[in-house]
Order: sequence, then structure tokens, then C-alpha cells
Amino acid sequence: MVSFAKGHGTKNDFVLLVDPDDELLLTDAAVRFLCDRRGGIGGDGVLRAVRARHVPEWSGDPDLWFMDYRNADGSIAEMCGNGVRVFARHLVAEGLVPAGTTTVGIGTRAGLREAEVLPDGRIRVAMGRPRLAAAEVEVSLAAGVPEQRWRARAVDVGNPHAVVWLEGDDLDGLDLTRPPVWTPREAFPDGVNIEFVAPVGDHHVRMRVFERGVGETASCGTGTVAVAAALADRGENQSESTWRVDVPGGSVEVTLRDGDAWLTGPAEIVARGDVAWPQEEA
Ligand SMILES: N[C@H](CCC[C@H](N)C(=O)O)C(=O)O
Repeated sequence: MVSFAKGHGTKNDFVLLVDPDDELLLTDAAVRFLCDRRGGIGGDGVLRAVRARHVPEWSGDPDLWFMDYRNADGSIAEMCGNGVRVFARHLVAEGLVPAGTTTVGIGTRAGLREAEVLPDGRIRVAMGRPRLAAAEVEVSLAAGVPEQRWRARAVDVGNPHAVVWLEGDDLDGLDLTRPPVWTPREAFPDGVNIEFVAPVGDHHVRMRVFERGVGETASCGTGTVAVAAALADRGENQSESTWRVDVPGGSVEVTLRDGDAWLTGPAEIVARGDVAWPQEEA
């Protein structure tokens, strides 16, 4: 049996595993089992904590905890903004970092991410520098008749995003039960997370998201950073701006300053337990 925890950040939920010496065989099938909301524990992804020394592609501090993020379909993603907050919460709650720690550096496939536990209980993560592509892409939903299609901004937050700005408030009418289609396909050869955004107020928007490797989720932290970066690029050129992004699972805050981004939001651990899955031969 393997100990696990279950947590979420604005209802983007994860199964957490602590595997300091990289001993767990976490195959795609195992991830799909853990994320299965009927046959397994249930989650949008798995967060495995492993000492960074065991991660070949990591060249930083070997003693850091590394967040091995996996989407529910088993695929690997470079970064997870809601996940890294829940990951930090778990490290503190489980005493996996020195008592009294309020700021923890976490290794990820997108690089070092620093998470800070704020006095109000939320967690703020330095998310690096979102990169906007010059060229736009087209996103369409084949489900509707007539087919709906929009221009979208490509934003790299360590993982790929395409942001669709909806002037009106027909966000709720979108059918996200099937994957949106993007063109040109070569814009995102490894897939993409697609955010649909509508205005609420000044620097305040509402978002739905179809996540790569998952489907529609209640929230996507890197997606909210992509949204803020795309909208800031549309507006007047400010050195600093803060955005409130409402998602079906709650609200987060994104601050942009001189090209860097910070994501602030809740992170909850809701359960702990033991689980067994077949450890297929390597
Ligand atoms: N599905 C994403 C990873 C999870 C991102 C999201 N859950 C977040 O909070 O950033 C991808 O394949 O890039």
C-alpha cells in the first residue's frame, strides 16, 4: 500500500504521493487509475514529490522537492499552477520542510518555482515570465452549429496555452464536452490548454478551460496566468497589473510586474489514505 493525500486549488484536484527516493513506479496506467473518479481516488492530475537529485533533467539544488506532475490521462506536463500551491501546502502540512517554513523552492519541469504561504492562508507562487507568441492561432468548437471559431493568443507559461477572448458573456453556452480544435495544428505539436475568457469588470474576468490531458476542469492556474498576460498585452502598457480571474472552482489573483507573474490562491488538503495499484515490471 502507498500513502496518498487528496487536495485541490479552486477545485482543480490532485492525488499527492511522497516518493523521496524515486521508488514508486508511476506508469501512465497507474496515473489513470489514481485519477479515475469511480474506480480510483479521482483527480485532474497526480503530484509526486521526489527529491530533485533523482530527476535527470534537473540541474539545480538536488535537495529540493521536485514536483513530478502528471495529467489525468498519464501525460507529463511542464507545470501546474494550482498543483504547485497544493504541493507546497502538503510539504508544510506533512513536515517535509523545516517547521516554520513559509517560503519553499520547488523544482518543476518549467524550472524553480518559489511558493510562499501568506498570512491569510493563500499561497503565492512566482510563476516565471509568461511568453506571448506574436502569431495568433484559430480555435474552433465543432460541437455547435454553426461551428464557432475565434482567434486566440498563444502563451507559454512553461506549458502551452491558447487564450480566446469572448466579448459577450456567452461563456456558459460553450460546449466543452469535446476537445476544441486549433489551427494550425503545428502551433502546438504536443497539445495545448485552451482558455475562454469573458469580462466581468476592470482587471476582473471569468474563465473556463479545456485542459490538455484532462478535459474541462474547474480551474487551471497556469491558464489564469496566460489569460492575465494576454489581456495585459491587449491593454495599455503597465509595468505592474493585478488581475482577478474567476473560474468555476473559485477565484485566483495574478500579478504581472515587469514581465514576471505571480499566482495567488487557495490550496486545500482534504483527505489522506492508502492505495494500492499494480506495480508493473519496469
Ligand atoms: N493540463 C496542463 C497541466 C496542468 C495545468 C493546470 N492544472 C494548472 O493548474 O496550471 C498541461 O498539460 O499543460
